[in-house]
Amino acid sequence: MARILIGFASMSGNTEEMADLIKERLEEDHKIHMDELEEIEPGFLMDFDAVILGSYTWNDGDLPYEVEDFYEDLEDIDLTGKGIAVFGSGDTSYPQFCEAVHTFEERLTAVGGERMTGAWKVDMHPDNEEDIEHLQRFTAEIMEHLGHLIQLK
Ligand SMILES: Cc1cc2nc3c(=O)[nH]c(=O)nc-3n(C[C@H](O)[C@H](O)[C@H](O)COP(=O)(O)O)c2cc1C
Repeated sequence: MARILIGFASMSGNTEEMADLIKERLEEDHKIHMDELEEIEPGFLMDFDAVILGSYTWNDGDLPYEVEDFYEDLEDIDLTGKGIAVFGSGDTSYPQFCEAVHTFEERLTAVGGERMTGAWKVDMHPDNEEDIEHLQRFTAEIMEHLGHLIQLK
């Protein structure tokens, strides 16, 4: 059993719904702590085997302003040996679709986190078959990665 942190930023509930779906799939086998990113101190990430962060995108590809401090402070932590994965909701009518998700992924890998799977991005709300198939792949690859991580311990 791995300890997993799921942190998210969600204004109108779409990214939170994605976080709930991820939690549902992982909590049978793993110990999950889930909270909003603005409630989390980046140093807290060090207490987990894996970190899964989600965010919506704002203002032409920007991070939501309420997670800017969290993002800045992430630079000072070391995630070496920990698995990371990212997800988020956006809107395909914007040129920078789900850019905040990539911004987080870059920062998490820059501080040593190991990518467990590709980003799960959704146009608005996770409601079609393709979204759910992607969720299945996302969580299956995370579980496979965590299996290896635990064997290495
Ligand atoms: C002012 C504004 C700017 C936005 N900018 C972007 C953007 O640059 N890229 C994108 O993919 N989505 C953008 N969106 C869409 C939101 O990310 C989208 O509505 C998302 O589903 C919100 O997620 P939430 O329900 O978790 O808050 C923008 C929305 C608003 C209202």
